[in-house]
Amino acid sequence: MPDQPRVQLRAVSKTFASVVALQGVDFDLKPGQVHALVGENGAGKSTLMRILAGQMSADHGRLVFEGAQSDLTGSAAGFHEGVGFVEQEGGLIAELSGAENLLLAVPSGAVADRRRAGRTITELAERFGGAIDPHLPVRQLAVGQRQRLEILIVMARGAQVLVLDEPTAALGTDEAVALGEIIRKFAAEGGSVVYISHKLGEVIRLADRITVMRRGRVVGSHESGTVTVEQLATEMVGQVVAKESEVGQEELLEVALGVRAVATTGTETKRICAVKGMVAPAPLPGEAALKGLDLDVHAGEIVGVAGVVGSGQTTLAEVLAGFIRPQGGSMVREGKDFAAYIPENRHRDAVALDLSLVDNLLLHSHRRRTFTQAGLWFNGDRVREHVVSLLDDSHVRYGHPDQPMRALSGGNQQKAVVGRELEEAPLLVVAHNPFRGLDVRAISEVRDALLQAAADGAGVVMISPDLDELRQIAHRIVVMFDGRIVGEISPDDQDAERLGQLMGGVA
Ligand SMILES: Nc1ncnc2c1ncn2[C@@H]1O[C@H](COP(=O)(O)OP(=O)(O)OP(=O)(O)O)[C@@H](O)[C@H]1O
Repeated sequence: MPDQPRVQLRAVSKTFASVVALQGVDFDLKPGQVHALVGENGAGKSTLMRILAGQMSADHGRLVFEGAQSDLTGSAAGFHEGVGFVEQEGGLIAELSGAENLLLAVPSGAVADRRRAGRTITELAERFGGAIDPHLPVRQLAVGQRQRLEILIVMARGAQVLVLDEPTAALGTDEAVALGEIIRKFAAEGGSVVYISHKLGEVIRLADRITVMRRGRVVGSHESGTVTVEQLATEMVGQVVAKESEVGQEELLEVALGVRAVATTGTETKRICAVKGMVAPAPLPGEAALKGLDLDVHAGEIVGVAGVVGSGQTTLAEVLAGFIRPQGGSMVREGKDFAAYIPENRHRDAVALDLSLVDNLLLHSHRRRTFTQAGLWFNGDRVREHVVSLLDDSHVRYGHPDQPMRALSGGNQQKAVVGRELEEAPLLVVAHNPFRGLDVRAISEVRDALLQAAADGAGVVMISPDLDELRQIAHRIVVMFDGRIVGEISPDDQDAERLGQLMGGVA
């Protein structure tokens, strides 16, 4: 690996109103290097990369890219062609095909027409692994394919630096492995990769170098192989101050290491939700419809739902949450209709990015009598008090309750959603990939909140593509395939062959 860095970010600082996002950050990236960037939610990782990609200017700082110096402040910042930033929520236009998205991404004339753009994508897919139809609308592609396509488009543009923000958060194990191979091949050909992730084990396996950020500063940087998950986790969170978090250092390390939570099986056995022969249409292309699904959820238990992404998990979540009207079968529920719903796609289904934190957190509880005066208008003070205590209890890092949701880091948005959904102590909790984008501390807090909901008598359905996450807190794990539950395993069951068979539809 050549020793001269391709990218040198120097003394980068950025403040948003009252929030200091970056303070004098230095960051180097070499050709052929996979450089992981880890840190707590709100540590400043995405902001640093947005500045590198030229999407945002800095207050101070400069960049040396392939030997060329530029100032990162003021209007000097502009779209940086050498950098491709693949963000968590996906940056492709869903209605257009891959080929059309590529035509939009390159300077006009660089790729002549759709046919050639399609050929470029196909060739790159063959070279880096995994077939993709470049002429299908992006919305018809599975989540893993969409992400791979976005990476290939970055490569087709000729970018030397690929930045990936939480790339495996919504991927199953096989897709995550395939993505790792693409990344390593890109690096082997001289490309540079910045890999943002909260999955510390994954980071250690994949990266050459790991840089740790905390509260806007770099607090450590290590060659991979010289550092353990425990060291990274400790560096990320610093010394845990009791007042700051109810979660202790030991628990944080357990979460980082994937140790199973002490989840005593609920003592109550009352069935609170019985789904029988459920038939329901899929809400998205590439997702399976429900084709006669049976599922019982009992008070006091966390049921994990495993399966290859697209096997109908999103359809199931939306049926349980009451978003999709079933076409057949039955669902009998205890208690009120309301289910707490932590959806997989936060930006589409859980928050309104341009509305304030107050508005976002008031959803569901806006009809509460205590919030109105004379039953007519909102009591602003009381609403604000409620929202502030909800944000604080959920350990959300924010500047002001009137800030738009957009101003929160991804993980802090997720914490706010979880806090809002669990606040009313509903009997049924549907949590789809609830740890998506969360750091160890937040995972441990959300994990405790879900365990507490179950201990308080709720039935929790937790869907995740990450089996290790399910093993940590589920009392039992059911496996979905093509719109049905095809089997059940115990969280302690390590029989990979049987699990593979179930996930492939062999009951
Ligand atoms: N547009 C914005 N307006 C106001 N504040 C912002 C904006 N973007 C980021 N911030 C703040 O800057 C800080 C750093 O955010 P950033 O998104 O860089 O964190 P992160 O390390 O990527 O976190 P996560 O792991 O949750 O994605 C956060 O406190 C966030 O609230």
